[in-house]
Amino acid sequence: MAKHQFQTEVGQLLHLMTHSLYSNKEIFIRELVSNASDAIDKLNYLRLTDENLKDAYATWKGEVNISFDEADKSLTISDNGIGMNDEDLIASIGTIAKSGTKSFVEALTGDAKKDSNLIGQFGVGFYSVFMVADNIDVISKKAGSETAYKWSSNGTGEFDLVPCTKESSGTVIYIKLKDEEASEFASKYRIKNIVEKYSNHIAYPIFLNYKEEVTETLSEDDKKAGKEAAKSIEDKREKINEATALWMQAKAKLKEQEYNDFYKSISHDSTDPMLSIHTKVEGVSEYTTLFYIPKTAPMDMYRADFQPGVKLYVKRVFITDSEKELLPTYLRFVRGIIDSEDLPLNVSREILQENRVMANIKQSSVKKILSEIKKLSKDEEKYAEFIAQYIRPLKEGVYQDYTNKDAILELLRYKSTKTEAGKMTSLEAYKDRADSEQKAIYYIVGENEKVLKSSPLLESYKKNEIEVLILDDKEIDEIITPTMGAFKEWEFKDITACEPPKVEQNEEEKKEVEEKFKSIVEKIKDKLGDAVKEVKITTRLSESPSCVTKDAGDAQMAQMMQMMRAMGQEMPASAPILEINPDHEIVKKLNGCADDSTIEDVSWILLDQAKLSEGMDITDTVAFAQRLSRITAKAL
Ligand SMILES: Nc1ncnc2c1ncn2[C@@H]1O[C@H](COP(=O)(O)OP(=O)(O)OP(=O)(O)O)[C@@H](O)[C@H]1O
Repeated sequence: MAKHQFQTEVGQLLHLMTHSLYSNKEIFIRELVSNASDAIDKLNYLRLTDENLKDAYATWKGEVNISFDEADKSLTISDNGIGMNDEDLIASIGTIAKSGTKSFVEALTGDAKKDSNLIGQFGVGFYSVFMVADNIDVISKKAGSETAYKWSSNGTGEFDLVPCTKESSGTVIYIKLKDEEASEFASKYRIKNIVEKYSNHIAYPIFLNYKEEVTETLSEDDKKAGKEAAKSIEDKREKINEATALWMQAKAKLKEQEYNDFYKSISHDSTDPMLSIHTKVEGVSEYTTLFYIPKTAPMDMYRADFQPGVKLYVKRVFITDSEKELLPTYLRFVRGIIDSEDLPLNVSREILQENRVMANIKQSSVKKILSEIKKLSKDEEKYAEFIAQYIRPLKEGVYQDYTNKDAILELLRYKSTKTEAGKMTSLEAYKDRADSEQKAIYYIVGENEKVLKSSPLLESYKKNEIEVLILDDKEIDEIITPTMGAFKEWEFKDITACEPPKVEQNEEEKKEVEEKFKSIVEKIKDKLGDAVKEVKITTRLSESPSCVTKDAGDAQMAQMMQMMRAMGQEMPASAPILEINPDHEIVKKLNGCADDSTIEDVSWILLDQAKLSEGMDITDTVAFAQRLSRITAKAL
């Protein structure tokens, strides 16, 4: 016996599988059938492309077999797919944990029901069988190799791996059920019911094999003669799934339930999808796509090693499910399939990326998906659910996908100074509400909606009844907004970096005020030194004494710095422009103040309080408090 130790995370995972995740045990059948189907997909592809396998598998047809034995308390799931050799067994279900295993363990919430939904999403499906099993034997032979191997484990610290014999290639998974699970899962009706629920549209037939007691049918004469009907045990074999590629069926024939069930079978998600998009294209290029948008964003959506959700087929032959470029990355939450009639079967990753047919499918698919999302946006309630899950990736699309930028901008939704709490506006609706004179879309970016809404920078906009978008997802908005350009010719303007609206002051008046405050402006700049880039008199404030802004160059710099921070680099904040309100009591009095230490304290307070009210950090909170105390003492 060759004993192997499970890698730590796998051990941890198995412990969880056997002790915590028991609310939705039936999914182990879905996971094993899905693995079997993947293995058949792989062999189907190889026999069509690999010269060494072509002849041997010329008449081969993929199938999955399930059998159960009540007396033995066991269930067996087998496939005639690609199979695994000893190295594959160790790598896939053994000592080496895949990247998904660790993230799965980290993502667990402790809520068994939610957690069991995560199983498939992290590529740890196989281990779910330990929720119901005392012991598992995986007997597998890889296509093209001579030796078969038997992997056995009871789901504790180790597994055995030994060579064995097996006639044909493929995998047999023998599951010795726990006593308390045997009556549930070693059952014809239960298995049929689970397969129908999760695996009905797996493209290969799934047969259920079982033994049944049959009673002989007696003729009338035999009955009269008092003959007793003989009983015998017969072997039965029944196909228990549809075994069709659902996406090839006519749209008109398919029901919502069938679309939903298929989604569940390919996504490992047990909730119905938010949207299904089925498209058949004929003509110069021929292909079928079936896309889904999940109700809840996939767990790995923000991980660099996210699993792509779209599988590529060529004429019903599975090609790949690990190609991240089938759709642009901002649409990585989309699940589904692309089936092309025109691509060659042996299409490699490199060819795929440069292939004109694929580029055309990708382009049209993106347009289709975006237009279906637009249709969804007509239903405000449903669209709010979509936005709650996917606004961030959509925003990424604005800078990733220049061709579709306008279509994506139409789909975005923002909080604003004119929307009710909890509601958002489209850019179109913003434009419709605006004054006919207004030709720009104003926005402010920060981390906190409440702080942004009370920013002094909004004062002049409120006064002029100009709506300002409140962008409170700073991490992404600060990067995206400078690339947005314009929406239907209305330029986007950051209110911290643009001129305030409608200045009701002529040049002469402006000069006069500037002259009057010239010396105090210089003194403040002198006191604040490098903490500010510039100090100036402003017309944008009515209630607050001061605010901080940046110029257009700084705004671009801020975007770059935010990107660097997002990549984990420490970045210093750049010095802001301090704008002071000449109509405010503090500024007026400061202008006539002769006491140097008071000027210094007030200068810092003007800067720090402006920063605080705009949601920024101040570097020296102790000094701020001390200055405040000194000024308060003087005022009393
Ligand atoms: N019946 C099988 N035939 C061949 N290989 C298999 C079979 N079952 C499992 N494997 C191998 O074991 C690996 C691990 O399976 P597991 O179900 O844990 O995750 P996965 O299938 O990779 O991910 P997911 O469950 O998200 O599809 C598979 O990727 C595959 O390489």
